[in-house]
Amino acid sequence: MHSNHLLLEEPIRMASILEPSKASFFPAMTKIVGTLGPKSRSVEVIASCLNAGMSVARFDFSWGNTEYHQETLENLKAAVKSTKKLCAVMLDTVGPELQVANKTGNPISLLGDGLVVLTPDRGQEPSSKLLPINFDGLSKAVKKGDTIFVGQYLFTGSETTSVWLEVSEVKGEDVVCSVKNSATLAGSLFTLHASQIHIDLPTLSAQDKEVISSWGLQNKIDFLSLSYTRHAEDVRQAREFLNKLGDLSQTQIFAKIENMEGLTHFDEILQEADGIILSRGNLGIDLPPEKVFLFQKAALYKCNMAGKPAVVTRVVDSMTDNLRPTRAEATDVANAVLDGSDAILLGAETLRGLYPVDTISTVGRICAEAEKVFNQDLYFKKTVKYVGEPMTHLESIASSAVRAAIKVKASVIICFTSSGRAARLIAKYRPTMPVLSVVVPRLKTNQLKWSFTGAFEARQSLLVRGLYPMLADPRHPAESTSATNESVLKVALDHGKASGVVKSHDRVVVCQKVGDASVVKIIELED
Ligand SMILES: Nc1ncnc2c1ncn2[C@@H]1O[C@H](COP(=O)(O)OP(=O)(O)O)[C@@H](O)[C@H]1O
Ligand SMILES: C=C(OP(=O)(O)O)C(=O)O
Ligand SMILES: [K+]
Ligand SMILES: [Mg+2]
Repeated sequence: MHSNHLLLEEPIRMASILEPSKASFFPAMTKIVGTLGPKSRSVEVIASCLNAGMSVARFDFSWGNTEYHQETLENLKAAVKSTKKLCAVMLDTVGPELQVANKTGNPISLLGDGLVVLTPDRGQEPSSKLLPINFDGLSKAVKKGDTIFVGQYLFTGSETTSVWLEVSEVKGEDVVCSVKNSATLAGSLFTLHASQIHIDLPTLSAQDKEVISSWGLQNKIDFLSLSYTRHAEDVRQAREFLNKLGDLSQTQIFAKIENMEGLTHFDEILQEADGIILSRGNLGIDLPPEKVFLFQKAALYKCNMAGKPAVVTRVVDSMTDNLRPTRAEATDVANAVLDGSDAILLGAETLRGLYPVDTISTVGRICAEAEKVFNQDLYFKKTVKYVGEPMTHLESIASSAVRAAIKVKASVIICFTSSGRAARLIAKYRPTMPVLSVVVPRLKTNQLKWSFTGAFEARQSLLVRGLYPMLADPRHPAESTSATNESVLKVALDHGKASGVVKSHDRVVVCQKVGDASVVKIIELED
């Protein structure tokens, strides 16, 4: 990666763009979250997804019951075992999502310039004249002239499989809308998005709570993707709920910003959340199109400076049905990386798309190319300046480790970590080489039983750009003595060699505690 001399913000010789890229062991440092569904739930396909670079599996509870998702998860476990690739699990909530259930699955055609009624009467059959929704308060929330989009997972409100409605009249509980574009709604579930309207439903619905305390708890989910996060309070309440479930107190909460309310309260939400999902699908129809890029750049900058992982969604919609992305999509993926994204989330593309595996590998290849030209030096200076002085000891150690690794052209940074904090701080400085985060388990007790921490921390780094976790043997206690540190380091180096990231004579930067002191060491490997 670092032998490549092309750098953005510096002149690039055009012909050098055509030089083939050197193959690197890692598909990309940017992580890929894949939503598992009908087209990606067999052991074989999931194994191929893992080999192609997916490191987090997302289970979207907007549809499908716990049995369905459990079956998928069991297949994921089998695929992890057979591929020996780690994968974290993300539960995505329904939240205050407005839905139309179309049980028969018969397509519903709406004609441009016609009228359609949205009714809270769930007893009615959906038709081209009437769409029953799961919310009683829509007639009170909207007024004449408001915009509502209805469609499937992938909708943009403008293509022929989703519609754009304008409220023409509120009649009692019903909302009469004029249809702006002709479209055929297909599938068993449609999503509604009332643009820039507050929906008075809780962010964690009763159904979400039920799913989290059964499926989530049983599977000790690594991430909760909190759909339609609108206030910091939403995150605090979700945290309180997870804490009450004991085993989920370590689950990280990723706030999904998908409407104006979430955008307006972004700063407070970022403070409370462990990470952010830039849900460009919904947000992209709430925002005027000309404003989407600015939200992305501003939000990613804030996440980067806070050292919290950020995930960008909806990048290669067209790959749901096609083997190649459009030029605009391909450029967009690279720009998400250059703007600072930690991960790319694939939704419909892997869930119900025809090419889940190809989508992952294509996105991975684009990310890897963008990472190579990412101007780390500029980014590093910007981050150091933002953090200011005095830095905390840990942050100063972390940034120094990155600086040293670049100066000596180290092939990898090895970071010992217990809470995962040190490894995340190193990743914050966006090193150009992978960071092997060696999570050393700690013994803990809840006064009933003893257990080791570390598994959550290791899997959660699968969503951070550049971090590759390795869980050390719990027989090496976290209370580090030089002897145990040395033996863990040897295991880490062997791991690095086996996976091809480190070779003989490479330089490696190590970040660890020796006694009470935090140290950054540079070591040169022998044969
Ligand atoms: N088990 C360990 N052995 C050696 N060094 C460690 C260990 N755990 C953490 N460190 C080092 O201690 C510092 C703090 O790391 P951090 O991940 O925040 O862990 P902690 O939970 O112990 O605060 C970092 O420099 C890290 O590399
Ligand atoms: C990922 C998104 O949301 P979901 O897929 O949960 O509707 C989005 O809106 O971009
Ligand atoms: K969802
Ligand atoms: Mg969404």
